[in-house]
Amino acid sequence: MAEETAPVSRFREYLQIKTVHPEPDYDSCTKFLLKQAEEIGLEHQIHECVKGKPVVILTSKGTDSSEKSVLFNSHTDVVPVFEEKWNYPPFEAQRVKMEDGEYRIYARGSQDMKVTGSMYLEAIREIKKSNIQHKRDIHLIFGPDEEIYSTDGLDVFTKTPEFAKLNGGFDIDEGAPSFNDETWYFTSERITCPVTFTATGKTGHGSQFIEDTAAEKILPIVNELLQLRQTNLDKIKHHGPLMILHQGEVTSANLTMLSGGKQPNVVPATYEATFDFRVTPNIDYGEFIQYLKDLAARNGCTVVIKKPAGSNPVTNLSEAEPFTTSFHKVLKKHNKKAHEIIMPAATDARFIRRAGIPAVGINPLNFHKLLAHDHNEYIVESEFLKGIPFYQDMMIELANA
Ligand code: MET
Ligand SMILES: [Zn+2]
Ligand SMILES: [Zn+2]
Repeated sequence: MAEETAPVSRFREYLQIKTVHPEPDYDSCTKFLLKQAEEIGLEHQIHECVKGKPVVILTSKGTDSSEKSVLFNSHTDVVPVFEEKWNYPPFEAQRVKMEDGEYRIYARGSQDMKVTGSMYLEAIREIKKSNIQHKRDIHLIFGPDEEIYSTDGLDVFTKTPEFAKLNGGFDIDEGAPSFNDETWYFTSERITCPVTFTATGKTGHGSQFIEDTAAEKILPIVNELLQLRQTNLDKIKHHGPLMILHQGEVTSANLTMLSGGKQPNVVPATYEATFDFRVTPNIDYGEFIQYLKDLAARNGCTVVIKKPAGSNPVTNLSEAEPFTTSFHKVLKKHNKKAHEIIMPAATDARFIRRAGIPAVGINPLNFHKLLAHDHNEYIVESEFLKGIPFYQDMMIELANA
């Protein structure tokens, strides 16, 4: 059994903190981060735009703090587990030796996205230990509630004077591990769009042919949107196993909640259908919302767009110099086969882009099955360890750009 190194122990400690919804333990998480800051020699600030929802910022001061800073953003919360489906307890972060000699760390949040926060912390630790100077300030941002729309997290924090004071010029943000030797980076993402349709109709005895029922109004909507889902899926299907890289090019639709009746012999007075849409930046968001409103009206239903988004800015890397050159230099140094694609899910980078700062999502882990939000989420230890010098170079190059 190979010795567990200190970076792995600290990563496991972070994973063992139960920052899991619906009641994430942010207090223990903040304590952990402040302990790291103290050991490493970083300045810290905590901003609670909403009580109990801390945004923790750890800073390595540059030699010229008047220059635009660089941000390394990650979220501290994780999604719930179906514990009985796990082979290893999800919050023990066990280190398991595999047959091929590799070690895996099994835990909720190991991929999404405590591995990234840990690589940031280990990278900056190395930088400080070696006393490497850098020009711009480096801010590590640890935000809450990303998995529940960031309403009390980065959404509100990025609109505060405290965020503006960070004077960010470029942001490195959440990405996804790749399943092969390629590395994906994201300059745009689909916009998350939860929508609830409500149908109201006549109720009565379950034995009767009642007219104008809620079910008859909701079903045409559900059917049309499931057809839209199929149409969009058909557009990218020809990519076969590489389809996952092209998902962001089309809008996805999933019926995630459907509720109605109270008992079998009573015709329901209402039906509610909730869809999780992820609207591609390739179409006009406003037009899509109008389509949904028209669809509801046409079928005599009401519709609520739960998180109206307004805008979905795309980062144009050709306008983000000198950072872009530095970013690509690091990819090259680490022999990354880099591909730019549209992030199919949502990340906190959207709020940073809306604040006018170029943001790129990336994850240097290769050869991983994507297990975010899945059972038995794990990362391969050697890939985590390789990621530390990657971020070390990213921090230094961007901070000296
Ligand atoms: C729905 S807000 C974003 C939460 C998560 N990152 C997702 O894409 O589902
Ligand atoms: Zn995430
Ligand atoms: Zn997630």
